[in-house]
Amino acid sequence: MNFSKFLRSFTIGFLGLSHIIRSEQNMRLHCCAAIGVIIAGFVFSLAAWEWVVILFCLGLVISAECLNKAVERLADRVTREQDPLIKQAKDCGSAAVLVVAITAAAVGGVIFLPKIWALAGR
Ligand SMILES: Nc1ncnc2c1ncn2[C@@H]1O[C@H](COP(=O)(O)OP(=O)(O)OP(=O)(O)O)[C@@H](O)[C@H]1O
Repeated sequence: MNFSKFLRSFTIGFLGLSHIIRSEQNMRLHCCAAIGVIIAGFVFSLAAWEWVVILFCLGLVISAECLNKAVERLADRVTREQDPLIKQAKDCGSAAVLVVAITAAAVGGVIFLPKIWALAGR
């Protein structure tokens, strides 16, 4: 295994992530939400399987946002002119983020709401 190549891929990935965090308000919102959810996970002492599901969802949302940004950047390189196919490509990228974000919110509701109700009912 070529370790320096592996390390280079990691570095490139982190550079991409840092670029998106700096340039995308939505990504900063997702990151803040992720930090909030992780803190809530510790507060409510989530079970191992709950952590797995929550972390998987957080990863999916952030990953979808990264891919959406990649589509936007490539589309902008193709043309800045109004183009129906570019619109569809960008809208489909946004749809991917929307679907995983709604799914993650639903999963968060299923896991956290009963715990919040239990706490409120004490
Ligand atoms: N070249 C284009 N041709 C047609 N429609 C476009 C074009 N560029 C953007 N759009 C439409 O405008 C919407 C917003 O585009 P924009 O490039 O601002 O993306 P965004 O999701 O707001 O991302 P960001 O502002 O972070 O670059 C797109 O979802 C798409 O519907």
